[in-house]
Amino acid sequence: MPVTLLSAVILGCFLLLLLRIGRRERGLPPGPPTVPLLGNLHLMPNAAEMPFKFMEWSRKYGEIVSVKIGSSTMIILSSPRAIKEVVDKQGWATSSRPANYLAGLAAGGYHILFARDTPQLRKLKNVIARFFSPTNSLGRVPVQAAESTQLLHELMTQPEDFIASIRRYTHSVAMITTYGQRVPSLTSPQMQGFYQMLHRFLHIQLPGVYPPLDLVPVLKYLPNRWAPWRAACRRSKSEMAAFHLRFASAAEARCSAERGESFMDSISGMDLAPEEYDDVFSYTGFALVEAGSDPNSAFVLSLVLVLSLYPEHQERARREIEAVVGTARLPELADFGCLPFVDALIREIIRIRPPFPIGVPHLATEDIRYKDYIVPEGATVILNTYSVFHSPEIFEEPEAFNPDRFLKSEHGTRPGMDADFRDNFLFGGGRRICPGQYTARAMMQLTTMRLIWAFGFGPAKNPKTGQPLGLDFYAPEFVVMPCPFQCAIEPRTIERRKLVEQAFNDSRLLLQRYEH
Ligand code: HEM
Repeated sequence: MPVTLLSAVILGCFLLLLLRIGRRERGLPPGPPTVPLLGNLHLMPNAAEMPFKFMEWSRKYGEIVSVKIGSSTMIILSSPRAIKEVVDKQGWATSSRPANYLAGLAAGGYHILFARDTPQLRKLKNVIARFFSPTNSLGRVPVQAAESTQLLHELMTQPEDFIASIRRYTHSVAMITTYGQRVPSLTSPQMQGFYQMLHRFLHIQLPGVYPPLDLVPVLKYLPNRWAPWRAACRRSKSEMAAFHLRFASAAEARCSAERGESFMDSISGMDLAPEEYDDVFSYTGFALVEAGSDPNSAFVLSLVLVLSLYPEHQERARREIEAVVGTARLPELADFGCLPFVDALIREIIRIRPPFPIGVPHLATEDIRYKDYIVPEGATVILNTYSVFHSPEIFEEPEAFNPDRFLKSEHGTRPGMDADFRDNFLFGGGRRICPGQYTARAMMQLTTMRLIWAFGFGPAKNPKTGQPLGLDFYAPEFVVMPCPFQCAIEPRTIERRKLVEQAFNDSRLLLQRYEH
């Protein structure tokens, strides 16, 4: 009898403990009601809905929200102040990434975007920060400018392929920066292969594609036939290694006089153990090409969509550019400082459709206090950029596309709402903030000026239905960008056509240096 009683007590305690899983602990910020075991897991949306769900929660529960996923905690930060206090000011405690079993399987923990904070990562980040410093980024503008002349030339000669041209352009700049080797043509099999490989790798990372292996670790041990992620990760891993091997050995083979410019040349100065070289080199090279290709393409495609949807903004930007640049030469980066409306246009595109609407998750490695709440050690921290950019408290009519807001105040916010604002939320925060932000900005500015100066963009259409589009024609991928669309692109004048032709010819010498 006492044995039965003891068993009942033990079972009761066990059940009580079990029922506590998923419950919101004391001190956590508010959030949606939880249920035992799951917490809020059953409320978690798919990747496409995530920014909207997180925005809904932030409106309901406030600038800092906690979400329980089983026993783990996610903290969603949705105000400039919360991001500043929790992530920017506590950089040492938010500089890691949450466990990501699939990224580990596909990239051995060496993919910088997903890698945890380790001494080796810090070393690598130092090299990257130096390589992409504002001064060094400016030094790469001539290559960006030369590549942009090919983009203009392609849009002139085969405008129907504008999406592929934009992708070639951003990818080629990223390839030169990383490996010193360019992508000369739209039909290059390397380009097709790269984007397919990238899509496969990033797709693995999308929430909901595979079961939550970090939350339910026992799933990791399922046999292969029930674990399709294993083959997908293996494939990505070997593809990335082969990609790197191909371009790194090409870079190696080049004569030493040419070396010293690309990232792969500068990384070799790192003090790494020989066995680490291969992995660090492979995944960093791939990650940099990926980071330089996809988000930049996302911006340029959004630009084309916006120009085609808002002819009045297109016209105003054109007039402003012509007033400064004239019609006898292409715009240069130095012109940008005199173009406040073009600057406002870029900022509004980024605000309304950021390529990373909920950033890339950080990990809290210590308890952090914010107001009356605790962000507990081990919590995943989300920089909810989309919610910040679409907050009616911060922006007047946030759903309206209105570049003028950035002409009225520095950050386009309502009066008094910009105290904690910074103009690079788009690039994340804290110690993981995007190191490519200066390179990316130069690309955005130069490309926007040149495209508007050279071309008129007609109405955008859905390629399947022929229907006109709106600003909601976006794909829910890891990097958010417009779905493929059609758009009429016409050179503005014969003179500009000739100038583009000439600029492309003049750039060839520089571009050929990167063709091997
Ligand atoms: C429009 C263009 C771009 C956007 C919107 C963008 C955005 C971001 C964001 C949101 C992050 C995560 C930051 C965080 O964890 O808080 C990130 C990380 C990163 N970005 Fe960018 N990026 C862009 C272009 C680039 C370029 C051109 C490069 C370099 C070639 C680059 C290299 C990286 C790297 C290496 C990381 C990982 C940093 C780390 O985890 O420590 N990005 N980027």
